[in-house]
Amino acid sequence: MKLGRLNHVGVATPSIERSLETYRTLFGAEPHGEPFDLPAQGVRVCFVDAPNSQIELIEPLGADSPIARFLEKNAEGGQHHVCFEAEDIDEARAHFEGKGVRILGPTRIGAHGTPIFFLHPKDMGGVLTEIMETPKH
Ligand SMILES: CC[C@@H](C(=O)O)C(=O)SCCNC(=O)CCNC(=O)[C@H](O)C(C)(C)COP(=O)(O)OP(=O)(O)OC[C@H]1O[C@@H](n2cnc3c(N)ncnc32)[C@H](O)[C@@H]1OP(=O)(O)O
Ligand SMILES: [Co+2]
Repeated sequence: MKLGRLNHVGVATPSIERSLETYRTLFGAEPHGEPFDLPAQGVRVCFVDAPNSQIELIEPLGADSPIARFLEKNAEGGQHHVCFEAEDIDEARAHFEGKGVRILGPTRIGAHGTPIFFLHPKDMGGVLTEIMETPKH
């Protein structure tokens, strides 16, 4: 399997509004749509477009959010994950399983409406890595 397009960089933040203000003030960047809740993922999300990718701002939706512990350790927030596209999510999952990489939970629907899964950071040189099926436009 080849490395796919970098779809987004996930940035955990205690406040999407405050992070948007930073991107607005320092880069003149506006959000790509309004922030929205993804209760199934335990996060509130908002995208900021870069010419070749996106920044995915994620804020916890509650104490049991998967990013709650990360924010306990990094109170100001920080770079949380990278996301690469794959043409076929089932094929990609089978590929990583075959390599013995730990996959975190089931394949589920992500913020772009396509299936995603996560690779354990300990098997990816310390980088939490999301694999996302390429959107079919
Ligand atoms: C918006 C929806 C979707 C999309 O469509 O794009 C998303 O991106 S949702 C993003 C949020 N969801 C997830 O992150 C799901 C997958 N994550 C997990 O399963 C867990 O967060 C985790 C990665 C297994 C971490 O578990 P947790 O219980 O939160 O923390 P620990 O403190 O136990 O961490 C264990 C170990 O891993 C290190 N770690 C944790 N987070 C990261 C990280 N983001 N990047 C790199 N390393 C990370 C942590 O430091 C621990 O290491 P040690 O201290 O050495 O044990
Ligand atoms: Co993501």
